[in-house]
This record gives sequence, structure tokens and C-alpha cells, in this order.
Amino acid sequence: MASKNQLFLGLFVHSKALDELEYLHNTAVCVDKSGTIVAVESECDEARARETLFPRLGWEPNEVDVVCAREGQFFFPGFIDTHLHASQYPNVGIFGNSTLLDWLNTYTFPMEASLANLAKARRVYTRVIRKTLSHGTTCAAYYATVDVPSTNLLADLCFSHGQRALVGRVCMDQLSPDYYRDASPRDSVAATEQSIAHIRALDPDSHMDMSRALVRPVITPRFAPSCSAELLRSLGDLAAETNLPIQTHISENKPEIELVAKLFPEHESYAAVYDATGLLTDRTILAHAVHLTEKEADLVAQRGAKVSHCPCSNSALTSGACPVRWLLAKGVVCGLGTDMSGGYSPSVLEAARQAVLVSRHVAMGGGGDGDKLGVEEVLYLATRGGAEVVGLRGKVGGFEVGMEWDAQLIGLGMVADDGEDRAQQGEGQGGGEDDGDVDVFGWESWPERIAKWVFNGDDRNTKKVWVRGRLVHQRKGEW
Ligand SMILES: O=c1[nH]c(=O)c2nc[nH]c2[nH]1
Ligand SMILES: [Zn+2]
Repeated sequence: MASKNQLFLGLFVHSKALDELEYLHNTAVCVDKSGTIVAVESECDEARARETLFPRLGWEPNEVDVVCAREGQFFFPGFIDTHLHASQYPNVGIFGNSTLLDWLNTYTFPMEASLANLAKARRVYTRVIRKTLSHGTTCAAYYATVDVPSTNLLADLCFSHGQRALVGRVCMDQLSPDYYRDASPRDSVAATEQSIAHIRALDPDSHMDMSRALVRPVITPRFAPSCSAELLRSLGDLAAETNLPIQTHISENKPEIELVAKLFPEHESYAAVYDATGLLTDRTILAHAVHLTEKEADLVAQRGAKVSHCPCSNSALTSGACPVRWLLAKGVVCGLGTDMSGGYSPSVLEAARQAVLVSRHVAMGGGGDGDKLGVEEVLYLATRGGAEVVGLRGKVGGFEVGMEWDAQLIGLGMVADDGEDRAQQGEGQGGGEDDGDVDVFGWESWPERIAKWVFNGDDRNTKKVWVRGRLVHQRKGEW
């Protein structure tokens, strides 16, 4: 929350539909102290806002902060990372030539287990929150570790840094190293309940309505191979009792799918295992879903479960190319996940870029041009799609009255008319340094500038970030 009402002025870009971005030029957006958008007015400058909007809203003129997007800058909804492992952040980029099951044993379990050391966990989690915020991630669905205090610490830090988050204590009671697993299904559920209670207590105002909470607990069976049938069933029961969201992995790579078939022979598919244990619900986030059969995809759609598409991870671990357009056509809601550290980057913008490229591989693999995703579509997945995946549809992901101000100010850098580079002359948006300009010459249309951002931009273009109206990141040199 912000201490004052706020007026944002300039260009606002957001998704209107899966394949359509809307460009709101010369627009005023008013955000009240609770962080809620209370007015969106086109063709409106500051003088007009003071004259017409403030009286309408009952705002005292001298109690309003004004933020103006300059030339070449625009406001965009904050990104939603629908799947990442905060506890794997130190390994980001380190995966060698491994694939999922050996990668887990070689790199992942030892790192996660080491975060039972709370001093180390604090360093890692602080970094991952700051880093993702600096890339414009206003909401993240995090996996923590098996350890309760370390999981609770991640939730505390998200809350204090102001990042909207789902935080899950990882449940696993089989096929995991002795040093890193729950002793029994009962222990796993009890530990999960402890974390849920801790996270719920963080934000007492939202006790009655968890969707109001900045940080929410999420029930997190790691994936079917690392959970006994009894644990899966108990977590399904817990989800039904608490109405909490669920996150897990599904059908990421072929050996994993074969392992599930061997471990759960009584079920006809991977998705059927989750369905039979009460884990396939309309509050479930399924990461990857690369190799679902037609029948499984239909079941996922029928249950209203959502998919987190993680293209960087799927390429890095040679898992496969997820046919996202096929899932969307079946009515499955999809968002994007960085899946650090299966994925190599903290950036949802990088995931969006890779989602475009992976869809080209799906097309080249036989799907044809109909399988390609465009810039507009991946930005939809990164914002509105992600919002639906994490249960925040209509609350974040766009600029409409009643939505919360989770937003980023993007600056691309403009090459001056005389051909001189303003940034190098000390007039750039970063206050003199070359601040990652995506050179815009001025003759490009706005859709072309957005495409330049998606394919060439990075955190240097993310000038300011807000969650629920609170400024949570400001790039050095910005004022
Ligand atoms: O990408 C992934 N990361 C993980 O940590 C994991 N655990 C199970 N399956 C997984 N996939
Ligand atoms: Zn994952």
C-alpha cells in the first residue's frame, strides 16, 4: 500500500485479449491509498486530472503523488511468474547436460537441503526477491523447501519486500535422499499445516478472504514420483478442507512419465494420479505439461486446472517443446514460469521470448504455423494469463478500475533526431549511463517497439515497479 493517492500519466499498454494489446495514450490512471485503480481517463493530462478527476474522487490536490511516463516510456502490468523455486536460485544457469531426474539428484536436492541453514536461506531468498522484482515480477508462485522455518522465512521476506507471492512448503516422502525428505505422510501434512498457519498470520487483515492477502500459502506436493499415494491423498484432502491453491509438476519429461506409470500402475495416466487424489482442481497450477496425452489435456481442461509454461527450463533440461497453442485451444488456462533453476533466468520477459521461439519449434516439428505464438500472446500469458493461473483474475494483470496497481514503468531509450545517442550525452533515462537502451528511432509503430522490448529488453529497461500501489523497485539513476 502507498501512503498517498497516486496519479500516473502517459502511455499504458496492457492485454485486451489473448492476441491484442491495447495502447492507452495520454491517459491518467488514479490509484488510491489501498493500491486500487479508481479511475482510468483517456486524453487527460495533470491539469485536467486536477480539475476533473480529483474532485470526483474527493482527493485533496496536495495529497497526491504524480508519476509521469516520459517520451519512450510506458506503464505495463507487472509480470506474474507462475512457477519458480526460490531455493534453487544459487544454481541458476548451472545444469550441465543433465535431464530432469539426474538434475534433481545432482544439483537440486543438495542445494535445497542446504537452505535449512537460515542465514543462508535469508541471503538466497532476499536475493531472489530483489532480483525478480528488478525484472518486473510483481507476483511469484514460489516453491521453498521441505524445511518449515526456511519456508516461513521466504514468506516473511516476500511480505516485507512487498512482493505478491504464493509460498509453498515442498512435500516429498519417497524417492528422495534420506537427508531431504519427509519421514511420513503424517509428518509432511503436519509440517505443511505449520507453514500454512504461519503464512496466514502474516496478513491478519485478509484472514477472512485469503485472496486479499499479499502472500498466500500453496499446497505443494513436489511431483507424483516423490510422493506416496497416501501423501498425495492427504494433501488432496487438505486442499479440499482449506480451499487453498495447489502447485505441482506434471509430464515434464519422458522418463518421469514412465516412472509415474511404474509407481502408480492403478491409474491410467499422470493426470489421473492427481485427479484420483483430489489434486486436480481449478486451483491447481501444473508446471510444464509438455507431454500430456489428448485425454489428459481434456481432463485438465475439464477440472479447470491451470498450466505454467516454462520454456527456458524445458529447453535447458531437454524436456521437450510444450504445445501451448494446443492447450489453449482445449480451453486450458496458461501462464509463464521461469522455473528457476531448471530455467536459467529470473526474467519473465526471457520466458516470454523463449515461449515465442519454442512455439516455432512446435510449428517446425509438424504443427505448422497455427502453433506459433506471437508477441501479444506471450505478453498476455505473462500478465492476464498468469493472473488467472494464480487465482487473481480480475485483480491484477491489467489497467482497469477495481484492479490493483501491480505495474512496471518500462523505458526503451530513444535515439535523438540528430542521430546522437542521448544516453551517452547524459540525457538518457538512466541519468547518464548507457542503460540498456533498446534503440528506438522514433519511426517504429508502438507494436514494433513492444516487439523490440520483448526480444532485446532486460531489467535495465524496468525503471520502476509497484505492487498494490507501493513502489517496490526503482532502478539506480531513476528519480
Ligand atoms: O523443473 C523441475 N524442477 C524441480 O525442482 C522439480 N521437482 C520435480 N520435478 C521438477 N521439475
Ligand atoms: Zn519446477
